[in-house]
Amino acid sequence: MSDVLRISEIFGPTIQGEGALIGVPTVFVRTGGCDFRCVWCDSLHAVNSEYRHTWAPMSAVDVMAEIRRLSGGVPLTVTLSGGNPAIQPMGDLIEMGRAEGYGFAIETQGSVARDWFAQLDMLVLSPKPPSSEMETDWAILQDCIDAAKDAPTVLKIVVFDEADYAYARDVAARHPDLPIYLQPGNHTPPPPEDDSATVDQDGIDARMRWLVDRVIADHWHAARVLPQLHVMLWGNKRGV
Ligand SMILES: C[S@@+](CC[C@H](N)C(=O)[O-])C[C@H]1O[C@@H](n2cnc3c(N)ncnc32)[C@H](O)[C@@H]1O
Ligand SMILES: Nc1nc2[nH]cc(C(=O)O)c2c(=O)[nH]1
Ligand code: SF4
Ligand SMILES: [Mg+2]
Repeated sequence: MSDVLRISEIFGPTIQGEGALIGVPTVFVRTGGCDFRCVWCDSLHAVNSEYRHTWAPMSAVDVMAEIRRLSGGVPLTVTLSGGNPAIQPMGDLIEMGRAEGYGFAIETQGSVARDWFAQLDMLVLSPKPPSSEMETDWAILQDCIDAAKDAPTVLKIVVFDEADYAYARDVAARHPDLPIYLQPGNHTPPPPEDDSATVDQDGIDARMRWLVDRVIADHWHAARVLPQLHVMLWGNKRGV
C-alpha cells in the first residue's frame, strides 16, 4: 500500500457530466500527468508539466480518506480522471474503496493497459480523433479492452468535425460490441491558469445539432450523442 499517486485535484460530489454515467453523483480524483497533448484538452492544469508543482504526492490511504470525507462516508462511484490516470498505480486505491462499497469508473484515452482495469465498475475509453493531433495505437486500445475482462467498458469520442466523425465511425466498426458515446468538442477550453474563462456554449450547441443530424442521416442508431452537462451548467469552472 505504499505506491504514491500524483494528484491534481479531488472534488465533489458532483454529477458525472459525460457519457454512460451522466447525471450520477460522483467524486472526481484527477491525477497529474499525461502521455498525450491533445490540442483542445480542457484539463491542461493536470497535463502540462509546468503545473506539476500543484500536483500532490498522496498515498492510496490519503486519497481514500479524502473520498470518504467528501462523500460523508456514504459509498458512491468515484471517477478517476486526469491527465491519464492509467499511468498511475491505482490498484490499491480501487481495492481499498471497493472493500468499503465504493465503485470506480475511469476516464482514459486507451494508451496504457493495466491489470486493475478488471476491477473497475466502468472503463471509459476515449481514443482521440484527428482534431486532437494525437495518433491512436489500435493494438494498445485492444489491450485495454482485453485487460478489462468482464468489467463494463464503453467508448467515448469527442467530435469536432467531419474527420472526427469518420474516426468515430471507424472506432465503432472496429468495436461493434461496445456502447459508443459521442460528445461535441468544446472549442473554448479553459486556459490552465484561468478556469473562469467563458465557454461558447452556443457554438458547442450548434456543433451538437450538426452531430445529431449527422448520426441520424447515417441511420447510426447505436450511437449515443450527449453534451458535456457540467459545461452547460457551469462553463469552464474547475472542480464541478
Ligand atoms: C480531460 S480527459 C482526462 C482523461 C483522459 N486523459 C482522456 O482523455 O480520456 C476527460 C475527458 O474529457 C474529454 N475532453 C477533453 N477536452 C475536451 C474538449 N475540449 N471538449 C470536449 N471533451 C473534451 C476527453 O476526450 C475525455 O473524454
Ligand atoms: N462534472 C464533471 N463531469 C466530468 N466528466 C468527465 C470529466 C473530466 O474532466 O474527466 C468531468 C468533470 O471535470 N466534471
Ligand atoms: S489524453 Fe486526456 S488529459 Fe491527456 S491531453 Fe488528451 S484530453 Fe487532455
Ligand atoms: Mg473535464
